Amino acid sequence: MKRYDGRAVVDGLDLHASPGRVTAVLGPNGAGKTTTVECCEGLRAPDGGTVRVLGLDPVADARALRPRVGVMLQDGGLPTGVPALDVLRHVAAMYARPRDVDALADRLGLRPFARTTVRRLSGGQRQRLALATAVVGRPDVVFLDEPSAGLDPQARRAVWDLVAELRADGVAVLLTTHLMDEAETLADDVAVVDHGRVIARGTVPELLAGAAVPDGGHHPGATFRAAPGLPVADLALALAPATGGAAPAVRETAPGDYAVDHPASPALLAALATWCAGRDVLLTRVDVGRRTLEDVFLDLTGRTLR
Ligand SMILES: Nc1ncnc2c1ncn2[C@@H]1O[C@H](COP(=O)(O)OP(=O)(O)OP(=O)(O)O)[C@@H](O)[C@H]1O
Repeated sequence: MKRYDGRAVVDGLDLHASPGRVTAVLGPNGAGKTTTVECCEGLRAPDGGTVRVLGLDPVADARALRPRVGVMLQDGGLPTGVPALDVLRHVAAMYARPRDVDALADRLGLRPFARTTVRRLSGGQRQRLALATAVVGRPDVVFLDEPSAGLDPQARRAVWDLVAELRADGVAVLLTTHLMDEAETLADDVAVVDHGRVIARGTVPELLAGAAVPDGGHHPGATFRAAPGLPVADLALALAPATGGAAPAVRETAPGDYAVDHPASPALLAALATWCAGRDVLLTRVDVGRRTLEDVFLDLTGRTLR
């Protein structure tokens, strides 16, 4: 439990992150993710409940935890007047067996701005430096608050690779992100937080499989591209045996873009391909309308802005 000005922003939130796994905390703006992570980092003291990191209290045992925990804050939290690489070297020197600073700098592309003071770094450059400082000490637990927010695609991939390596090394990684593809790619365990509590949890496949399509939810029909002007009524009849008898609605949504209002199945795709082959029609794209973590997230937390 954490209150601000008498208002509980985290209340009854139950979360566990395991070694060798990436745990992603997802949630709308203001859901309480950063507050939760900051309680785990010992930066905020909870008003109730229990927080344990490596079996220790993040506030009372801060000194013992410091060498074993890596933290990447949302605002960087770095000294602004110091050149980037000096910051990293300084942080590395505080640990007993730090990573090789030069190798880490190369890996996260810090070289081009090594002599630039933190104040003058771009947002993405600062993010990369903050990540480097979080992992340079070979911590057992790493907290990453929106690690790839504002990063270019190359840097994002470098961050993803590094997180995967941390997991392989047995590190417990807890990250928050608004990027659902990032969570799908990286997370072993996901906790969806809203109004200060966990409203859904599981592995990504569990969340994708367990989420039934609610009323008004996105229907995972199949779409495909082919030559424009196909006889869709004829196609619908040909697909009927593959959908249990009733002909599905088939629409040409734009010239050459088609939608089948029925969940994709192996039989449906085979029937579609056979029908096209019989007319010498080339399918140039098929999308099975798989539900994504973003669909699940929106269904769980609603579509209104916070
Ligand atoms: N220092 C503070 N004083 C008062 N209220 C705060 C403080 N920090 C956060 N809050 C409030 O607590 C709630 C949760 O904020 P928090 O930063 O934990 O959300 P979040 O899930 O991390 O959001 P975001 O996705 O926008 O980063 C919000 O309503 C926020 O306004």
